[in-house]
Amino acid sequence: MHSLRRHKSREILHHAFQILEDMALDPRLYRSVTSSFESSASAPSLRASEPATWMAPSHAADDAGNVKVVVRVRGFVKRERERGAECLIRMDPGTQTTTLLAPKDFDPVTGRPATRKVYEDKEFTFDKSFWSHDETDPHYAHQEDVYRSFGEEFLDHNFDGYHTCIFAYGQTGSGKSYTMMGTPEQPGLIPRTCEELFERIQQDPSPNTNYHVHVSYFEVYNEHVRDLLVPRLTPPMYLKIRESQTDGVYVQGLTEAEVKSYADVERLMKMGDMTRTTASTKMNDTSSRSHAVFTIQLKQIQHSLLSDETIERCARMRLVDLAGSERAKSTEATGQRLKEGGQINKSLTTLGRVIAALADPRRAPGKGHRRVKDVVPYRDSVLTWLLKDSLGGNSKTAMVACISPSDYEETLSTLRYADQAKRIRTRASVNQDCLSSAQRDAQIREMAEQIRSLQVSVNAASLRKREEATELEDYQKQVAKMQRLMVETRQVSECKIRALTNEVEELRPVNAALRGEIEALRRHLALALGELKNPIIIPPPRDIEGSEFGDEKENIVLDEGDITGEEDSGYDDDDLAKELHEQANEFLKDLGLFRRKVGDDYSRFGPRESLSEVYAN
Ligand SMILES: Nc1ncnc2c1ncn2[C@@H]1O[C@H](COP(=O)(O)OP(=O)(O)OP(=O)(O)O)[C@@H](O)[C@H]1O
Repeated sequence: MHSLRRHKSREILHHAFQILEDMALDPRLYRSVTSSFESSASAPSLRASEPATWMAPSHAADDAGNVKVVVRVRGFVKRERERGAECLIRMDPGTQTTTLLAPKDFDPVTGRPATRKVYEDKEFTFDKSFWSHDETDPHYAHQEDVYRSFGEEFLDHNFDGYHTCIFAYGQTGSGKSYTMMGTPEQPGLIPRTCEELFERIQQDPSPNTNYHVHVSYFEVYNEHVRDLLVPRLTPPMYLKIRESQTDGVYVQGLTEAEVKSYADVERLMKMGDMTRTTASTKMNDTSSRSHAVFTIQLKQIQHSLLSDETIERCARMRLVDLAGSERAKSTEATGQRLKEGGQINKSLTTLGRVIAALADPRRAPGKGHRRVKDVVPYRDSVLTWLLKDSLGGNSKTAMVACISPSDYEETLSTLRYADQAKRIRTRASVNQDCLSSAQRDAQIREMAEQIRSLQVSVNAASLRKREEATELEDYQKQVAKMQRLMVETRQVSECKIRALTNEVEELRPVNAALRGEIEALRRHLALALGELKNPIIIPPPRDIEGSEFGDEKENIVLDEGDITGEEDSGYDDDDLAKELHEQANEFLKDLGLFRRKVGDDYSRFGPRESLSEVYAN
């Protein structure tokens, strides 16, 4: 279906070109359109080798040019009027020169110079010098004049498909925000550009062109990027900067709001301005403490029924209101303001180094020098990294140097900065894609496929995440359970230790008593054994039969010799016998008692230790 249509279109085109050739029209036109057509029909190149003529830009497609530098001086503010400041700026509308005059800094009392420094007049030439100092002057440059002078031209570039960047540079309180954003009564470059953008879109008679406009607004505050189109959060949410081959440097997760009318843009600008970090300093009541970057993305899609091709042009406009360079001495800043000032100056110094590196004449090709390969320090600050493309790449860029009328040193520094920026060359090219319907369909199919596979991997990742979360939960539960068990076990062990300690304490006196008893028994036994080993020999009574101790008769060992002695001992026999008899009776009584004691002990302790063991002990 597509190829049939393409074939027919090709026939019609060739026929049309034949007529054009016959009419002796520019042959480049023919080449351009055929090559565009052929390339779209064959190779899947997204960038047209040459732009289609009906969308051709008014300039060459790859346009190298210098950064445009304009300077604008503002009128006196209240603070300057009050101190009777003198204007040190002179501008010549004919030559576009700006002259910085040496201050007549005489002490009114002594009539001598107030400072020892020697100042001299300095002259600079820029693309444009805007005299906005004295409103009564016929050359006074109003907001409208500034816009018409180069803002309008830059919008033309955007419609032609070029990226552009306009940034305002200058000391604090010199009029940057006034020039870029302005006031509701005196709108600046940003609102005027947006308003005219939508006017042009609405006035475009071509029914084949679709326009898509997106805006973003962010600030770089203390080297952090903050989205100005989302409400302020505490703690603030900072965005990351990324760099890719296809998109260059970009801010990840930045709001890119689609806008259909100027009213939409106005609403977003207001929101962003309210969110932007400003503070009152001695030099400016509403001093911007951050660099603000307002970006407009313009996409034009044109479809040709004749060739069945779609041409897309994407242009990006960067409108940057830099924070002002400042001297801590002039602003009398302390604390947070001083820290901000330090960060502002640091990033502006890096911007200066980037400009110096880019402006180095040795970088320019074809000058007989070897091209300088020095690395431009874009990455040394967030601001320069983000403006990398705008400063030295694919962009048409303009710098508005804003100056105060009565500050010699700060103004000289700004003018020198601007003078150096004039030498930067950028190489802008038209950002245009030319696609046939088939290529567009293939691209859509490819993207759909990519989305599907991304969806699958996102699903898998979220499933994995869920599983990991469940596993982690289980693991945490197990750990908690184990900890509980360990605590319980420790508590049980402590209980046991306490109970055993008590028991030991209770048993200690019993143990001591038992030891005493054992000792006593040991002594009893030793005594008994001694008695048994060395029995006491008792002479037999005369009539042992009739003894009342008849029972013990067998147990007593009597020595016959001892009891039958014939010798006269000097005692009366009867008396001796009586005495012995009494002694024997006493002994037998003792022995009976001892026997009973041994019997008692035996029944009480049993045969626990053999006699040899007792001896051993
Ligand atoms: N061209 C001008 N005409 C009239 N008033 C101006 C002009 N330029 C600046 N002003 C006034 O000067 C004051 C300071 O200007 P502005 O806030 O734009 O300075 P700034 O350079 O953005 O300062 P900062 O870097 O501190 O943010 C403001 O009151 C502003 O209205």
